Amino acid sequence: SYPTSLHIEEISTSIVRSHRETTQYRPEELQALRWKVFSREEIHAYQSKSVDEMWQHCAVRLTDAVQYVVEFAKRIPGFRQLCQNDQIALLKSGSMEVVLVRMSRMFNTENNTVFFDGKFAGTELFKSLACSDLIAAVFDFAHNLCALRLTEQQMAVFTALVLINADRPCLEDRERVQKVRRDVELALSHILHRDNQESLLHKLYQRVPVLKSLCALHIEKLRWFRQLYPLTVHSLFPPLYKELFG
Ligand SMILES: COc1ccc2c(n1)CCN(C(C)=O)[C@H]2C(=O)Nc1ccc(OCc2ccccc2OC)cc1
Repeated sequence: SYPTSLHIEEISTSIVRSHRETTQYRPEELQALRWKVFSREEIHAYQSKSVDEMWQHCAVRLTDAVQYVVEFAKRIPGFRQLCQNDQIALLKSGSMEVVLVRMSRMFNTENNTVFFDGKFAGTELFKSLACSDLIAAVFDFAHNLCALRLTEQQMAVFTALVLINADRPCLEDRERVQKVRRDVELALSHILHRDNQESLLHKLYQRVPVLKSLCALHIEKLRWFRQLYPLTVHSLFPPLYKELFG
């Protein structure tokens, strides 16, 4: 049955509510924080960490963000009705993508800093990770998306669309995922039409391949790191991080 416009309104409202309930920092809180940057001494302390210490530190922080994305996914209409295998497959391939999209809300384009450990950090703070290409790509992506100035509602429905993707690997019931995705696509068109910003749709879809390559780079770097420090990953990385990205 073709979804009625009332049904699409309900889907949009439900996704926006889920987003609001699962973002740990509200936009106004971030506004207050955005000029809280690290001192030279603090930056030097991070740069003096060993590679494995800094990787573990970042994995723990990112897992904080990922947990909220898992909660968001569970509240997307139709997600819970998918089989367990498909819910996990969508989260394995999509949760870091959503963290990176959401990261653009915690990015300050004026001084090119991102929220990290309570303050805003520039790329130089992450030097000891020994993967400056990944960090540069993360910052570039966040900068470009931040420049689109998405509203919370547009962000909410776009991140739902990033997660509900029937082309992901290892899905058992693609048809079912496609049905859920169709409603989310209609919700995004509805919201952009209502905001008189249909031009954003094309720009958002253009960012999806970059997002995929960014996540592939993250997995590649994690593999490189795990070869060097297997015990750190095995015993000190958060289980959720290992389960989703390992
Ligand atoms: C929803 O959006 C957000 C955005 C940011 C944060 C949060 N939520 C809440 C949790 N959080 C805290 C507690 O600091 C923030 C965070 O994790 N920041 C952060 C972590 C790592 C970074 O670069 C390293 C890196 C990047 C990509 C892949 C692997 C990486 O390293 C191995 C940069 C920033």
